Amino acid sequence: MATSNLPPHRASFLQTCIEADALKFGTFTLKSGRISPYFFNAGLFNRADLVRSISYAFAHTLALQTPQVDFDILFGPAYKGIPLCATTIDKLAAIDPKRFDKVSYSFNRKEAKTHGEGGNIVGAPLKGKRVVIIDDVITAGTAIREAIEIIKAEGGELVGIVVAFDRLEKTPMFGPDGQQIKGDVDDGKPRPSAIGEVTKEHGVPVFSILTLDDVVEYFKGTGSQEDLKRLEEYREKYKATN
Ligand SMILES: O=P(O)(O)OC[C@H]1O[C@H](OP(=O)(O)OP(=O)(O)O)[C@H](O)[C@@H]1O
Ligand SMILES: O=C(O)c1cc(=O)[nH]c(=O)[nH]1
Repeated sequence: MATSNLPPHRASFLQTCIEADALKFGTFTLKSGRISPYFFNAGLFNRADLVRSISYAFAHTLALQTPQVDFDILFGPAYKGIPLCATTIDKLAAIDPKRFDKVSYSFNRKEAKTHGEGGNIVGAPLKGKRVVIIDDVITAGTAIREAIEIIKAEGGELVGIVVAFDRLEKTPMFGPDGQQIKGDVDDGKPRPSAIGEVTKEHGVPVFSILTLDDVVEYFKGTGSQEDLKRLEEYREKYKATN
């Protein structure tokens, strides 16, 4: 099986994605408006053993790939980033308590709360803190950009980003008014990847546990040829130049 080419923590995460049925074939409208023949649903990591597996994969990715990045807070954008930040800090502390025991989590509310403590941040205040964003998927990069804006507005310093799944897609098109053009539209012009642009613009490392290429390799051995064909056509349409 094609997971054997991956390092152990990534191979076992891919196995868990299959077991959780988190990778689906069909027809899905994405946040960007792109119509995709597949979907990664991190909401299905909802059982104790599956939570353990995804948080372990994140923690390993962070602990192994960011020895040079020190951070105070894992920020998980609502909604799917919320359980990810809360569960991953616990796994990080188990891997290296000296380095990670005092790491906090924080996430945003999609709608600001006007009673009680109020505001739209839950968890550790971001002001003056070094922050890593943790999210499930990056497609066109909109969610990550929104998270970066929140962190900046709260006075935090972005030092890194980690996602479970990089769809390896190009950035969206923008109209003359500077607004993102949403929908299943593309001018066919080459554009860089969402991850590449964020790295370049913000000068921070972006890590992913799995990419679309890993999944294609896996499904080449096991999936339906029709699903694979649609997936490869979509990959060709939205693939990034880097
Ligand atoms: O790179 P992008 O084009 O922004 O797409 C990826 C984002 O889209 C989804 O968030 P969404 O806000 O749709 O959903 P959620 O509330 O389920 O987290 C997903 O969880 C990613 O955060
Ligand atoms: O782009 C998205 O909206 C998106 C893609 C995907 O595979 N999974 C997800 O939760 N959102």
